[in-house]
Amino acid sequence: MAAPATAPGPGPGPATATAPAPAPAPAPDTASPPGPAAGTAPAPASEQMRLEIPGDRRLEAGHAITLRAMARRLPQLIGRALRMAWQVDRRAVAALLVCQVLSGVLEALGLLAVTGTITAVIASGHIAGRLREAAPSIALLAAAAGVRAVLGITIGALSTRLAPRISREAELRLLDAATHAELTAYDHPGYNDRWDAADRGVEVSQDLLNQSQNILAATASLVAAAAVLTAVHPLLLPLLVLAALPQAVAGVRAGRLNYLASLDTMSDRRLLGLLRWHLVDKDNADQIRSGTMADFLLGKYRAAGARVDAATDRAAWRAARTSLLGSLAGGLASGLVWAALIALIGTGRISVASAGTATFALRSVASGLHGIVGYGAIIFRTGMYLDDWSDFLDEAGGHRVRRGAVVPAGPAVVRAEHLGYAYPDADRPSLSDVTLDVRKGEVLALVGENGSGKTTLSKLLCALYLPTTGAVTWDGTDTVALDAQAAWQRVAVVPQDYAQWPLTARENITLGQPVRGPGGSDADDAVRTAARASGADDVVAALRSGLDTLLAREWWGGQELSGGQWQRVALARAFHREAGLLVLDEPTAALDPRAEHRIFTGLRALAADRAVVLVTHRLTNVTVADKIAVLDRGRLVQYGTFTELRDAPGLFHDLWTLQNDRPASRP
Ligand SMILES: Nc1ncnc2c1ncn2[C@@H]1O[C@H](COP(=O)(O)OP(=O)(O)OP(=O)(O)O)[C@@H](O)[C@H]1O
Repeated sequence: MAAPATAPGPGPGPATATAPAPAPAPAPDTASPPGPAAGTAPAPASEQMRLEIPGDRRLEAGHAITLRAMARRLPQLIGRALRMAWQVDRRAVAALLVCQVLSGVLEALGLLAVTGTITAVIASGHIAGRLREAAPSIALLAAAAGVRAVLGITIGALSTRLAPRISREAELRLLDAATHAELTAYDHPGYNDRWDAADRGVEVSQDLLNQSQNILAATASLVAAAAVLTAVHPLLLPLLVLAALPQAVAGVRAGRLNYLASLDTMSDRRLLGLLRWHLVDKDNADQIRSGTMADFLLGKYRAAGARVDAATDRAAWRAARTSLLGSLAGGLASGLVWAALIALIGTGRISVASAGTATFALRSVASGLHGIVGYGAIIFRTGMYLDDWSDFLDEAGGHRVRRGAVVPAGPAVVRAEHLGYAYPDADRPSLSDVTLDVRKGEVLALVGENGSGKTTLSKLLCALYLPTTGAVTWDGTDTVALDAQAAWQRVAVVPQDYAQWPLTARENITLGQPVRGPGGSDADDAVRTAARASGADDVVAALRSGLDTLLAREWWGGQELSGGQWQRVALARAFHREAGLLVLDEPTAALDPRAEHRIFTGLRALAADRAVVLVTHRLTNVTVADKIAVLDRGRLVQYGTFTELRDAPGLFHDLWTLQNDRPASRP
């Protein structure tokens, strides 16, 4: 799920509303797990890049990669792969399994045919007669090999069909979980990181089936060859298993070393992803140039890259040493097996023909064992990514929007009663004991210094957040009891950072939900009316295809708007919505004086059939408000009309005085 370089990241954005979502870190290969890990790298003292997932358990899991743990986990992972595949295409999975079993049976038959062939070929008599005798076995060998090849191709085709579907299904489940979680989920520590990790789980989900497939194939071939080997002589199989063990242990150890190294470098790899994002993001491009920051950021990138390379090199070297030792021990052990085989022939316990069969079977068993261990280590790591994916589904499931079933009308009275709100894990509440209301036909202005809680309060009033203490009611009904989707259909919000959707101008205003125009007229009439109220009509008129113009220059040649033009479109979007509650958070920050004047002179008319909440620092604009609520560090310190507050001593008066205290212009 890679994001376009200039678009926000695909997952939930970072905790603050103003920062851009980071791009996904570089896509992992199957040997390198994603995301940061708690405790894997010491957090820089300055906190400037504290990239860790609270409660991350992957380091522990990395240390737990042992042969036994793998043996326990493999069946679960194969089962999971088959279940995921089963959900997307049952018939393909059934066919895949049948092909796999058939392939194993044919391998066994082929091996048995070797005995018949060798027996016939080394028997005494004329060569033609010996060949005639060997013909059925040779035919069986050839047929088994041919059919296995066809089965192999079928298995490949079925896997190719299933893999992308599995990954699509995994992705859809992730998106469904993320988009149906409460907004507050994003504020939980680690939620966004876990989304990143889960996203990479989706990327590898399509590998799971192939990897299971390889293990099943190796297992089928091993079982077939082991059965044949045991039939030749019961001593051979245990000997071979013993011989394969050193290499198996070394393989798992090497895998663990690589995995732990990739955990160690997670923090730096995440940093690389973030830096890459900031280096190429269009929104930062001018500031990188004007601030001559490129070398500084590239220096950071190089340093982090060098740390990753050094850690990876160290691990690769240690893993190579472990594998070398394993191979040496494995070589010695194989020598023992071959010695045993020769001894069995020498003592007449097995025939030469059986020894021939055993030779083939030994190779099959050995490669089967190596296949299981090798692919096992890979699928084990894939399983860890998938755990991240399913953990996120569980976590987001825990935040799933589960409110009441009351379907509200556009509210006539929105009321906060002793309202309190604390962000998850925050040291202190952002709002405490706030009581106020706003009614249809009224404009309520929220005023206060930065961080005083205005935006948070507006999100509670429109039921995006639920209170932690007290209540917000719509016409007397607690927002907790409202059907969330139905409630949100009744609100229109222009946030400080409004979305610039890469859609047409019309879709940017209707949000894909056209409504009838005034007097039941055409849907475009409603769009034009909203555009007129916000000043977006001038913007649309200048676009080459009017409402049909795509508003994204970098996409398929669309057109780009200026900041203020985008804000007009965002306002039109809110005015177009048939909402009972309109929330405007700094709605004119990017507008020129003429456009701003138009909004505020039109606001009263807009408020006629809506309750309007206006958040602003420009105190001249709050003269349009019927009531002003002044917040200070989350508390409601003043509540009244403009003239009351302006003339009374207090925070509003102080802010008003400061805003009007500008040095006189030079004569
Ligand atoms: N997502 C969040 N997670 C944790 N704390 C948050 C979050 N958003 C805001 N806060 C905190 O809540 C408090 C109120 O923030 P809020 O954005 O509501 O203030 P504001 O009055 O709208 O500020 P401004 O005028 O700067 O827009 C601040 O102390 C802020 O640090």
